[in-house]
Amino acid sequence: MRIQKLPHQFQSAKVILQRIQDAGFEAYFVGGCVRDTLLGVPLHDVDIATSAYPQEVKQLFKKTIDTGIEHGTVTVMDHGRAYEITTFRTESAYQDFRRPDKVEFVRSLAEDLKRRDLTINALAMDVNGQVIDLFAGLADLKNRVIRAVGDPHERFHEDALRMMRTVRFASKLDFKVEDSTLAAIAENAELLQKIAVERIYVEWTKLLLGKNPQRGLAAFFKTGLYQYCPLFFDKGKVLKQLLQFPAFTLQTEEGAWTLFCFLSGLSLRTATKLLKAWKSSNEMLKTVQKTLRILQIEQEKKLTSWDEYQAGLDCLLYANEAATVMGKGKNAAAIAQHYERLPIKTRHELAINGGDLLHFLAIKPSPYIGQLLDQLERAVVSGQLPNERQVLLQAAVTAQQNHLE
Ligand SMILES: Nc1ccn([C@@H]2O[C@H](COP(=O)(O)OP(=O)(O)OP(=O)(O)O)[C@@H](O)[C@H]2O)c(=O)n1
Ligand SMILES: [Mg+2]
Repeated sequence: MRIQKLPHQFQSAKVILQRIQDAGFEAYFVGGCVRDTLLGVPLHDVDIATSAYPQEVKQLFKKTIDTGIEHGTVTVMDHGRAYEITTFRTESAYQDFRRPDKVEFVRSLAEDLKRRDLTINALAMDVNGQVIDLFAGLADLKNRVIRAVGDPHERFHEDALRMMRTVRFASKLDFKVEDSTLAAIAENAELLQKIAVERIYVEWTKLLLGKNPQRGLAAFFKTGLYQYCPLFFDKGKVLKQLLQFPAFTLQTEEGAWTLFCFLSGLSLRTATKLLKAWKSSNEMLKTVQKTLRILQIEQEKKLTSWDEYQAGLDCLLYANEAATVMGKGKNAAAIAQHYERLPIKTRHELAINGGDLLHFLAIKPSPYIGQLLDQLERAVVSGQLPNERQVLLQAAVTAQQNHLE
């Protein structure tokens, strides 16, 4: 099969391929970029594989960077663009089911492709758009099937993360996982424990944000793979619940995590524990805490202006994203409109600050000033007082008098 019209990302890269070929080596586009071109979805990066060894690649171009030279990857800089070029390789020494430290460079494309994870990722394309399909990846793309290349056990032993990648692609593309590939995940699931949490995290979030998360989640659940993710051993019930909802999609990692924590019935404290076990960023952690709090409050009562103010618009929208999956979503524009009506959005917008209070009340700094400011902030947000300097200072005087009595 020949692809007639290549996306623009390939145009400049073709020059690079040609240069390698002119020097007597083979060079192809490989992996995700070929898959995504065939699927007609936007590409993020264009990977090149070659029979030239890293040192040989370096000799062909003026400006190169040794990105991962021990793994065969050299970055070529050309007209301000970066191209990752990786020598054909087989991963000879496997350590502990992780990506091997050592790779063996080979001159044959076939050797390289047969060590790739999935048939849809083992396609190569030459400079003319001709697709090289040694493992029936084209048929699998057409039939919407995720299948390991060759023996799935071998592929998952080479790198156990591939099991997560398999379920992630099922979700991302809305493809079915082929039976023997699925069975091999069930059999090898515990190998996932060998994989760094950070790498699992990437696949897990991509799974949740895919086109049909329930497809990926079903495989993740059925194979028992979930049990080997951090603190997920008891999350089968949550996964089942997610599978019972009508079809859904999620747009943000924040919304996805909050949904998961909420369905798990986690408190802010236990949600924190979970996200920390997953090595989530502090920023993500804080956002999920705020968003989870909103969902919890909404279970009991209508949100007050103060609740909305404390959460901020982003978290309100993340909470709505999670609520939508659970069939309790509202109109996002209406949420934003309601939020816009708040008299102030942050403490900075309050017509007075701590310094004003100290000055006007002629008192020494103390925690009392902070409390007073909190009170005034709350009164303004909830509409009890207008956000006007004179009014707030007067209210501060009255509050201080009451405080002293
Ligand atoms: N554990 C892995 C990771 C990657 N690959 C191979 O390396 C290519 C590039 O990997 P990567 O960029 O991580 O994934 P993509 O398939 O390109 O997917 P994405 O769209 O997420 O980048 C894959 O297509 C696949 O051929 C693999 O065989 N085993
Ligand atoms: Mg990629």
